[in-house]
Amino acid sequence: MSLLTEMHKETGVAIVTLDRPDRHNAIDLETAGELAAAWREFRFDDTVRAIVVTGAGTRAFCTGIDRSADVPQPASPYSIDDPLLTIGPKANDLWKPVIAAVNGMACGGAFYLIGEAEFVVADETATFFDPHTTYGMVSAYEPILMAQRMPIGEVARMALMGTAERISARRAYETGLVSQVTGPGQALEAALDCARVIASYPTEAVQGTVRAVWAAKEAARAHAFAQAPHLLALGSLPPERQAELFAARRSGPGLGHRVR
Ligand SMILES: CC(C)(COP(=O)([O-])OP(=O)(O)OC[C@H]1O[C@@H](n2cnc3c(N)ncnc32)[C@H](O)[C@@H]1OP(=O)(O)O)[C@@H](O)C(=O)NCCC(=O)NCCSC(=O)/C=C/C[N+](C)(C)C
Repeated sequence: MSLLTEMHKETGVAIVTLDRPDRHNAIDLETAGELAAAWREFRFDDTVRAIVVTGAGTRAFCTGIDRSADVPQPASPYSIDDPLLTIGPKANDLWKPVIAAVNGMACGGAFYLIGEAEFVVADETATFFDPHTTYGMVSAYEPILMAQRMPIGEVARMALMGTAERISARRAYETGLVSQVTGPGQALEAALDCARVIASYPTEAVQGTVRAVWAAKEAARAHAFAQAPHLLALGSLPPERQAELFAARRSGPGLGHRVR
């Protein structure tokens, strides 16, 4: 198990923790399956009324998809059947509010969790970046999700300048990606406070409201997502070349050390 789930039935709050701290909570296929199963379970569990998602440890919330050479990768990474596309709550039809407690680095596929959360509470030391292009992969889905919360120019800078453009929690707050910045080590408690308040409201009204907000942007998101597989297939390097670049980059000068 690489995902921990905790239910607090007295408050109606569930906590989901990505539990791979030695890999900065990167998501492999097993974790992806566990995430999708957890969102579906919460959907049908009436005792769960709000969910907090976070990462184990203090370094990272999640560094996206696990790109280690020894980890199986999806058979069809550019198809809509890619299991990594269902790691978010909304992809699993979960309309209960989700609060992301970002306790460190968040990059790449982590934006699936942040972008599909209602609230994003970030530790002031957290940073955000999108490294896809550094190893020759089109960044498609993440910018689409980010663009729902941030100005387009800001999204483009993060997606295209992954190496140099990490943004701080404060900058992420200014752009609208983050809803609250906390002191060091306080993101989870602040996210739980938020979740407990929302969980105390009548759940049907809360879920209807979440759906209304998503309905407002659903057409644009679905239209953009429909183009993503073609853009990925057209612009990305072959997987083996990406793996080479990923490995070379990892042993290089490092990624995203300048924080804006
Ligand atoms: C710059 C990073 C994030 C942090 O650097 P660092 O120097 O602070 O930490 P270090 O590199 O030593 O990392 C500690 C160990 O964790 C392993 N790690 C971290 N992230 C990953 C990862 N994503 N995949 C596999 N392994 C990871 C790292 O290898 C270290 O292990 P060892 O101690 O060497 O055994 C730096 O870690 C980094 O660049 N990470 C990779 C970030 C990345 O490129 N992620 C992929 C993003 S693309 C994506 O998510 C696509 C999603 C598409 N979609 C959802 C649509 C399917």
